[in-house]
Amino acid sequence: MTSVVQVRAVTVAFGGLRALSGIDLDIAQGERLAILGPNGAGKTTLFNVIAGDIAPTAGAVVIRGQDCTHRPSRHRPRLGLARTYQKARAFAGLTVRENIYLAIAGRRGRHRALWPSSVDRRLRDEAAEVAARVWLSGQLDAVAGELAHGQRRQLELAMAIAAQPDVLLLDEPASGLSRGERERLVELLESLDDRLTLLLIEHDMDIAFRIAQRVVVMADGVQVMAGSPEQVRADPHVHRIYLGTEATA
Ligand SMILES: Nc1ncnc2c1ncn2[C@@H]1O[C@H](COP(=O)(O)OP(=O)(O)OP(=O)(O)O)[C@@H](O)[C@H]1O
Repeated sequence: MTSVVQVRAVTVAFGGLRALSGIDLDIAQGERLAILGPNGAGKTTLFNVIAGDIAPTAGAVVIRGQDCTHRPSRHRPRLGLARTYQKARAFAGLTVRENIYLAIAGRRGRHRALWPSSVDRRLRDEAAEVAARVWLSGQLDAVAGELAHGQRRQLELAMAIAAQPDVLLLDEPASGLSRGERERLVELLESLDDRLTLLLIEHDMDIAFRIAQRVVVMADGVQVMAGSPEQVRADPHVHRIYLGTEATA
């Protein structure tokens, strides 16, 4: 098995607080991995370390065989990695179309100039195609800052997809979405290329269990268990620390 992402004994301390303590994780190409855990478990911190948004206090992150532990996030697109954040980060003053253009232009860290002349037919078609995949065809000329919450999350996803990553990290993509939007999100995630490696933090267990092949459960900065969705669903320890009554619902 070739690991696309290797996390080795990663520890992150914020002052006296250990957000992560010696996390090890191997993620295979094309794997769909969900990370579950209660608030404060360290899930986003783990994403931040993998995405280069923070450097770990100890340990290493290797992406496609390259040690990226102390490489900042701007190097990640070159390695084919894209992520979304819990709070959407699209440019509020730009339209949906323009935000998608920027994501396309920044693909693999190659920041092409975005002068009007460079916005050719191909780019326009591609932006429209990406918008259609996240059901934003009707909002291409809407200003991002004026989109409804669910649509802003869809735009965030569109921008990540437009980057054509090999490894995609999604931080709670379903948060704040309506039931219908959640269904569409699952459809979208299921439609992604098999070769894409997907890491998902998700509080909606139904979505996590439907999308993931493997689930890692974290609590207090450590991995509590890992297994198939069925194994995790059936684990009494996981019920106690996280799933609570929801598991039996
Ligand atoms: N920049 C920071 N400075 C100080 N403490 C932080 C920082 N980022 C996270 N923490 C703390 O680290 C711990 C883990 O936080 P993290 O956001 O990774 O958890 P999480 O599992 O993603 O939680 P949630 O589900 O609420 O998003 C928490 O106690 C949090 O308060």
